[in-house]
Amino acid sequence: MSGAELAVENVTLRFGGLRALDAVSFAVHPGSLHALIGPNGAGKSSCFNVISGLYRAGEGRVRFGEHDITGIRPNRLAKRGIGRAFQNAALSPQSTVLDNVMLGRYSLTRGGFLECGLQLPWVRKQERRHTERAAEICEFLGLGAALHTPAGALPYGAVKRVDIARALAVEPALLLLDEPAAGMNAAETAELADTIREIREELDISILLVEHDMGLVMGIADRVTVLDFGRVIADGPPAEVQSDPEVVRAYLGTDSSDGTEAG
Ligand SMILES: Nc1ncnc2c1ncn2[C@@H]1O[C@H](COP(=O)(O)OP(=O)(O)OP(=O)(O)O)[C@@H](O)[C@H]1O
Repeated sequence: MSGAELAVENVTLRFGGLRALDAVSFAVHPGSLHALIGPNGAGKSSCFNVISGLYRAGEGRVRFGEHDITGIRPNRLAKRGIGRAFQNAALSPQSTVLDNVMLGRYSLTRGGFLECGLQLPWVRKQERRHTERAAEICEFLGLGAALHTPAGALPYGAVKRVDIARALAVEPALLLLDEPAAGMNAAETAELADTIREIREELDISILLVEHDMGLVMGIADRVTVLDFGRVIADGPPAEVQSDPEVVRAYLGTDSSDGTEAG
């Protein structure tokens, strides 16, 4: 699965008379960290939802490697090698960090109701293997000391990391992150940037980061696509995009005064 390109091709999405996405095209190259940014209401979440199958595009296609994943059922994403973490992490607050991350591994388990109910030896062995791998992923994301802590007792920054750990637990070739820094303070955002950088360096996967914090993105992305009013207004390396007059205008036109952050 590694080495697959994600291609968004001419995607249009309408809500009544509003074009939330207007012929949007861009590609996430294998192994790259690609950011999709834009001011509030630009269409970032709509695009994330089209890619992850929550919204059905009126026109256009989404391709991952050789597979057409347009309108894929969200529960099939893991099977295609795509993991996603949400803007509002939907963790089970009473369950431990490890159990929450284990949820991500169920898509990889074999065995039906009967085999699991009978606790056959191979089922127990498989379960042990998955638990070890889930713990390893938690460790990698700095959650090693919190494995048995209920997710609801964690600080906000750690909750986000559990959600990312759960997305990584499907062993994806592509990780989709929807505004992971939303609601974070500056210290948590800096820590998150380090985490994303480490994922990119240590794991051989592509990352699509949907984000409106331009500061976070510019420091870590290989390539940036900028949306404004549902249209792609720039696409290129961070330094190039940052000084693009249309991008500056789009960001300054919102409530940001220094051009480093919208929203
Ligand atoms: N379910 C919906 N029904 C109707 N309009 C919607 C819906 N979701 C989004 N929109 C509209 O589509 C446009 C794009 O919204 P979207 O949430 O994709 O932008 P965004 O870039 O993610 O914004 P933000 O940074 O504020 O999250 C906006 O005008 C928004 O009001």
